[in-house]
Formats: sequence, C-alpha cells, structure tokens
Amino acid sequence: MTQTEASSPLSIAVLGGGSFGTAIANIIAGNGHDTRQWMRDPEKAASCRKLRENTFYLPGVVLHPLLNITYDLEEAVTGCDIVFVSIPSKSFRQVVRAVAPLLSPGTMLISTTKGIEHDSFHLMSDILREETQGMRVGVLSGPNFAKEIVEGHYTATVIASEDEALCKTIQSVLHSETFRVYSSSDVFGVELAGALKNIYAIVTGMAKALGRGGNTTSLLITRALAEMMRFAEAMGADPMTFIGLAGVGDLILTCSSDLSRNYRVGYLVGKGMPLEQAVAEIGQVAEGVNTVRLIKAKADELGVYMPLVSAIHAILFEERPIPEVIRDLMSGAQTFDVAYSAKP
Ligand SMILES: NC(=O)C1=CN([C@@H]2O[C@H](COP(=O)(O)OP(=O)(O)OC[C@H]3O[C@@H](n4cnc5c(N)ncnc54)[C@H](O)[C@@H]3O)[C@@H](O)[C@H]2O)C=CC1
Ligand SMILES: O=C(CO)COP(=O)(O)O
Repeated sequence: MTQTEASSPLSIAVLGGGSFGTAIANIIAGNGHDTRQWMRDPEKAASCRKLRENTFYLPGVVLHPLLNITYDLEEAVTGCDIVFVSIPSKSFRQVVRAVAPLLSPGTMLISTTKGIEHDSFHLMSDILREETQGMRVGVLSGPNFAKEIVEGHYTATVIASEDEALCKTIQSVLHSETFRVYSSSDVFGVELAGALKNIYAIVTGMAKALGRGGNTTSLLITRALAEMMRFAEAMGADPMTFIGLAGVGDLILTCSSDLSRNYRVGYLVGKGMPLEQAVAEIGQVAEGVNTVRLIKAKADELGVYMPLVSAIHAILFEERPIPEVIRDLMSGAQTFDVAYSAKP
C-alpha cells in the first residue's frame, strides 16, 4: 500500500469493544472507510448495532452509520488493509493469535494498547511480530481520552513505525477536523512511554486523594518524566521520544484528570480503599497496576533509580503505610534537576 492508495476508502477492522476501540472505529468510519469493529460478546455487539450506541463503554455517543459491529472475528478482518488492536495487554496475545490465520500478508497491524505483557516484559508490537508473519506493524499512542475524542475535543496522537508508508496511511485514515496524527520511527520509545505514564497517573491520583495541591502534582509529573527517561535510556529507547506527545503529553493528561482510570485507581487507594476493590470499582482496564510490578522488577534488575515506582509499589503491593513512604521519598538525596544536556 502506498500513500496515494490511502486516500481511497480502505477496509479497516478495530478489535476490541471498549472505549478506545469504539472511539477509533468511529473516527475511521467518519472518514468514509469500510469499518468493522469486533467485540467478543454477541449480546453487546447486538446491542451496539441496534442502538447505534456503545452503552457499556461510551454511553451517549452516536455510532457512525458506516461502522459495522460484529462478534464474528473472521467477518471483521477478512480482506482488511488495516487492523487496529485495542485489547487490554492481559488478553492481547490471545486475540492476536486467534486473528493471525485470518489475515492477508502485508496487513497493517496497529496496537493501541498501553501495557506490557505479564511475565515476558514484551510490548504489544513484540507480540504482533511474534504471533504473525509478513505483516506491517505500528503503534498508536498519545494523550487521547476516548471520551474527549468522541466529544470532538482537539486531539493529537502519534503513529510509530519503522515503515514510513504505514505511518502516512494511518495519518490519512485517522486525520479529521479535530484529530491530528504525528509520526515517529521510535516504536519502542512511543510504546514504552504509553505504558510507563500509567504508573504515575496512579501516583498523582493518590496525591489528589491526600489533598495535595498543584505544587505536588507538578513535582510528581516532572520527576516522573525524569524517571521515565532514565528507564528508557537503560532499555535502549531514545529518551528524546519522551518529550513528545506520547511521552510528556500523555503523562500530563493522565496525571491531571479523573477521566483516567489509572488516576482513579490511585485516588480510591489514597482514600483507603483496598487495591482489588478499587480496580473492580473502575470496571475498565487500568493497565498501570500490572505495569508497576513489571517496571519495579525490571528497574531493580537493571539498577535504574526510580523512587516513584518504588514508592507506589511499596504502597500497592508491600503494605507500607502511605505517610511512611512519602517521608522516605521526601528525605531522599537531592540531586540535579535536569540530567540531559544538548551540549556535547
Ligand atoms: N480509553 C482510553 O481513553 C484509552 C485507552 N487506551 C488503551 O487502549 C487499550 C484498550 O483500552 P480501552 O478500550 O479503554 O479498555 P476498556 O476497558 O474500555 O475495554 C476493553 C475491551 O476489551 C475487551 N476484552 C478484554 N479481554 C478480551 C478478550 N480476551 N477477547 C476479546 N475482547 C476482550 C473487553 O470486553 C472490552 O470491550 C488499553 O490498553 C488502554 O491503555 C489508549 C488510549 C486511550
Ligand atoms: O491513555 C489514556 C489517555 O491517553 C487513558 O488513560 P487510562 O487508561 O488511565 O484511562
């Protein structure tokens, strides 16, 4: 597929019946493409088709007439040029494995999932490459609340792929009057940024619950960025990616709004609710909870200094009292503000 081909209508599937899958599918249908959204639950699919509304995840939003909703995976992906995968990281591999034999060679596979696979530490693009052969792979990530996208708030995101033509196609397919798509060739950095920022949304949500103000939020977001960049560098990603939309852009958004499920988990735990109950209360995926465990283990293994990750891990999984953890954080060594320099 070339850039010029993207201007004619394409066949595009979105896997996942949640809030983000629905938001993305609605944009694509709005741009005139043959769009199919797959959700595994036949009853939910029938309800969305009948009501032209996803009352389960995005109530109040009218689904575009060109959006076809199905629970039949084969029907969803057969003959598709592009398949977006909007499935939580926990089930991502299982769904990709099921869809792989149904895809034509050269299909563009785009992950929108901001998480890391449990046990393997694989990112979603790794899974796409491992479970399929001969496909073109990309990652979509950025400051993108599904609810705000469908409400038409001006929004931008990032498509990351080493395949420049793929980036151009995705820019064309998603671009609208209210939605812009920037490109990056740093797949690993963009994907890592999307997963990492969820951790700090839990932290800032907790700070809000404890009555902390703007100074504290700013302190947390800025030091979170420093941690993210340090970790990225240790993992071989380009730290500069983290000053873009998928890095600091998404960090600011998710750490400052209770539209974020991760922020809300942090808020509820900060108010004294047990973690499991907080996760159940949210009722949608909060990827950061699992990501905290994985990043803490990886940072320890690599010897990367990540005091905020250690602190939130101690609160969520080591039963350390919040005031004690905050005291430790505030009494840590006072080091340099900015560790990166443009100077040689
Ligand atoms: N909601 C948002 O504003 C944004 C979400 N994302 C990311 O997109 C990914 C998906 O998130 P959401 O759509 O928000 O999640 P969600 O919690 O709203 O929905 C998840 C969907 O996946 C489905 N699902 C779960 N396990 C499945 C399985 N085994 N087989 C088939 N379907 C399965 C659920 O039934 C549900 O329809 C997450 O990784 C999230 O980080 C990215 C940007 C924004
Ligand atoms: O990634 C998001 C916005 O960019 C959504 O964040 P949550 O998963 O915390 O809701």
